[in-house]
Amino acid sequence: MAAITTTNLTKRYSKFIAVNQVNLNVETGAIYGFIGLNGAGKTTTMRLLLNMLKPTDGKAILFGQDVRRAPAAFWNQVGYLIETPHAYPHLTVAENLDLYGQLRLIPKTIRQHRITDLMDRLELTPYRNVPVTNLSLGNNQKIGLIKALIHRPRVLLLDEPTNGLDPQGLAVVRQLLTHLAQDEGVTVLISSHILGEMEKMFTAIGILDHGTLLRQQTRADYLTAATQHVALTFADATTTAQARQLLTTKQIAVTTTATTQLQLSDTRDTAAKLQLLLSHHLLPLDWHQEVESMAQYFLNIIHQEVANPC
Ligand SMILES: Nc1ncnc2c1ncn2[C@@H]1O[C@H](COP(=O)(O)OP(=O)(O)OP(=O)(O)O)[C@@H](O)[C@H]1O
Repeated sequence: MAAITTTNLTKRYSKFIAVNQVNLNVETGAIYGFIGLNGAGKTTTMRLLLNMLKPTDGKAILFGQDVRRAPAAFWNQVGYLIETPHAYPHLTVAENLDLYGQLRLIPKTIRQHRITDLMDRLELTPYRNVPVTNLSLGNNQKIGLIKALIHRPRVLLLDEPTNGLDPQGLAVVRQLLTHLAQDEGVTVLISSHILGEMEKMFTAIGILDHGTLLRQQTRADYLTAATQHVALTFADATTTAQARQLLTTKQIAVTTTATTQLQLSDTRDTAAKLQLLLSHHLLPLDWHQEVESMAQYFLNIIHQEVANPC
């Protein structure tokens, strides 16, 4: 069953169309990467899904329920983080989180257990007695995530939750979201501009551009559609340049992607190409076939659309 669907969802601000006939389909338990350039309409779509905005046209549906008609109790199944979360600056992390739990009417022992568990998972425990005003942006985001999760929702809408997180923070958030989706069947709709991070966890993607959903794909479809290439890494820049020259003289298409890296767009006959390099004592330290980055894939789709608007 789809956890999130929209049918021709549209939001206009007088003549400007922020969201244009969007048909989302997000399966239960998916981590759905919702990506698009600044102003593409991601936040507006999430606000429409949360019934914070009224659509100009179309419907937003969560678990079969039209959100416009959802009773108050329905929203207990939904968690969200839209923009930087509000917290009471002079209360400590633990006090703020306890307050969120009380507002959700969660009994004391249960909420304390959940807060302890989520703080541990997000490595926030060392800050439990620190006033929120003294926290970094990344730790504030973690508080927002716990606020979104404290009532154990079935669906999570996260608008750029990874803003301000360091690499360790990104990893713990990714582990938590993956655990929720895989082990507990929670559906996650997540927007982010950190596509390298998204690439590591998404099970489906939707690419939004100027309010229009250009692509909606499973991970398997994405891997089939994305371009494959062979990446070669050399010990130094000189060897890399010599290898490039040799491959070019043999009319093998090659691109320099970094001072010590080359990329072959044709993935056939790799063994013969490596043999050629070895016969000239140009030994790559590493070679492997890889899929183009999600960032490159995304930009190609956006640029194709600019070149060939429908
Ligand atoms: N109240 C409003 N009145 C007029 N235009 C608005 C309003 N709210 C949003 N917009 C416009 O709608 C478009 C979509 O904005 P939205 O915030 O949904 O984009 P986004 O994809 O979330 O962008 P970002 O990645 O920068 O957060 C933008 O051009 C924005 O300026």
